[in-house]
Amino acid sequence: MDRGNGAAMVHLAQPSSTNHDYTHHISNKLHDFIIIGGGTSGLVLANRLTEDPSTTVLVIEYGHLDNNSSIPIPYNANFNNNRDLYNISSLPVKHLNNKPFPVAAAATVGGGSVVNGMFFDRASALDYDAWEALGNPGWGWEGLLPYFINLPPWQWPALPSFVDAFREMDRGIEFPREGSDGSGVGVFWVASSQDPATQTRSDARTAYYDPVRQRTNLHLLTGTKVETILFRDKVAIGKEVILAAGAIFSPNILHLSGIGPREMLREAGIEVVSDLPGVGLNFQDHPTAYLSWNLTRNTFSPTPQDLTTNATFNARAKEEYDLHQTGPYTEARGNTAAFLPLSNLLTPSQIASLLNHSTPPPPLPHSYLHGLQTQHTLLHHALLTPHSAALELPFKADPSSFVLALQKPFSRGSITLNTTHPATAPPVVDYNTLSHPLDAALLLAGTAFTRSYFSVPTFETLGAEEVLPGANLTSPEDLLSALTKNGLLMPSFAHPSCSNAMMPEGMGGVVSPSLEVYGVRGLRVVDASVMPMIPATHLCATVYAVAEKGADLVKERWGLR
Ligand SMILES: Cc1cc2nc3c(=O)[nH]c(=O)nc-3n(C[C@H](O)[C@H](O)[C@H](O)COP(=O)(O)OP(=O)(O)OC[C@H]3O[C@@H](n4cnc5c(N)ncnc54)[C@H](O)[C@@H]3O)c2cc1C
Repeated sequence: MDRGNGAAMVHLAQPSSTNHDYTHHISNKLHDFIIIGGGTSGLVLANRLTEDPSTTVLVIEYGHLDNNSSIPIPYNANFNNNRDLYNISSLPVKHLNNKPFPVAAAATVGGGSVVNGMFFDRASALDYDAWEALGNPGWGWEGLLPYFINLPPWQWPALPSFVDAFREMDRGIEFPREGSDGSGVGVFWVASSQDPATQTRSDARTAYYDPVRQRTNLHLLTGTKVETILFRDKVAIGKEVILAAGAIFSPNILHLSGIGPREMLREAGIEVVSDLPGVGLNFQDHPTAYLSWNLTRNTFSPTPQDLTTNATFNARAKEEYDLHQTGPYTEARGNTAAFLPLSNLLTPSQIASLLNHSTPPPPLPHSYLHGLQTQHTLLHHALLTPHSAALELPFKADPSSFVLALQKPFSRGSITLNTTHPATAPPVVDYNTLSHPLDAALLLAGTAFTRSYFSVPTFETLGAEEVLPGANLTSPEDLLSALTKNGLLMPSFAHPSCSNAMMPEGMGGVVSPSLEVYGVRGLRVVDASVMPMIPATHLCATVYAVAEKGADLVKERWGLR
């Protein structure tokens, strides 16, 4: 087959099972748009594009429609729903004790929005403005704001004390009423992706697919894996292919289709359609430390721990939820967080000396190095202002698992091919966590801050005692070693992103501001992979916004209603 520039079509693997609801509708039909991946962004696009009855859309999704009754219950978001996740691991992470880690990638209709922890927030305006500064007009806060959506929460009795403890720190911490207005820093309530009328999970399937599944111009093929996108001059089988397979698999599908770094594609025996070194580079996530404190004089009841340790309380809570849709079962992984700028953690001189690190450039393609250096300059700028979060501490009145997530990582990972078995082996996921020394320094600053937090008068009264990493550990070396050796430091907060960066091609970018892939025609990427820099927030709301804006770009291009 001629694989030069031209219109795009896809090559399918055998369906992964017989559950492909709509196969009979699509035989012998041509579709205007083929969307690869019926996950979070894929279903937004499918909904929006089929608003115009004259256009036809086929969504091809590897996973299935999961109708299990446990999914809508917010409390169940506290447990991993493995049946709807890919079962793949990363490469061993050199700076995390050389261990491999599980990769968080959804495999179901609705994608990550069906399996996620339901935190539903936004980063600060400054984080999105950095996307625009990387050569993407219209992708700053003002350009994205019209595409964000929001929903409301429930609280544990101890929670106000956890908030008050931040007030006692005297570090200039902000307490905005609303964190979603572009401020994005401080201690605030976070919305959940939850329907307030039924207190059930709201996801891309319930919000974007179920209400419009009867549209005759929308077809969903489930249980089917797209292997490659084929390119052929002047074969107009459709207007466009839109890749929405997420940050792990979108770069993998591009590689398998001949779009990526020439050397790697040749080594894998794949014909090069477009030599695009940036595909799969720039991979990011939020590295996360899991700390633990015990409250020896806790006076509050009930606590979130009662749900797992007290069967009677759990049964009552479940009954309350079933009867009235109220109580603890309405809460997913929590609805409060501290998103802290570096100025809340360190003095100006400490910040200056921390950021004074210079490291030799990593061995990366020249064009991408230029993009990476520009990103590092923007990260420095963000860390010097009080308007962008360096660390997130989500909390839910349970100090036994206290999370510290790095929001401004300098390290970059990659998604590459297994060049020996490119078609059958999963993508090679290299988190490369802590490869830049600033990341470890920032996490250690966060650990020191957390220790100060649990020493304020409120926590003294409650008898707070450090369990992990352990109060006896004081030097940065001992702390870092304990965090990595004891498995308390994870490379991912389930936020894989940025592996097909929207940046100019000369900076190592993969897609243009219109989300079109450089070097070919008829192909866009619209999912978490196009973010150029990971924002300081959980990603789902941002993915919805990217997909909504992406849908508008496609509609504008083709004059759709
Ligand atoms: C366990 C977990 C917890 C999370 N918690 C939160 C949270 O609390 N709050 C928050 O805001 N964000 C959270 N996130 C992140 C957020 O949900 C994701 O960033 C977002 O859903 C990603 O959307 P996407 O469209 O890029 O990819 P996805 O929603 O993952 O969609 C990609 C889809 O493509 C399909 N696909 C892949 N390859 C192929 C192929 N070859 N052929 C056909 N189909 C294919 C996949 O099966 C998948 O359904 C979490 C994510 C996970 C996994």
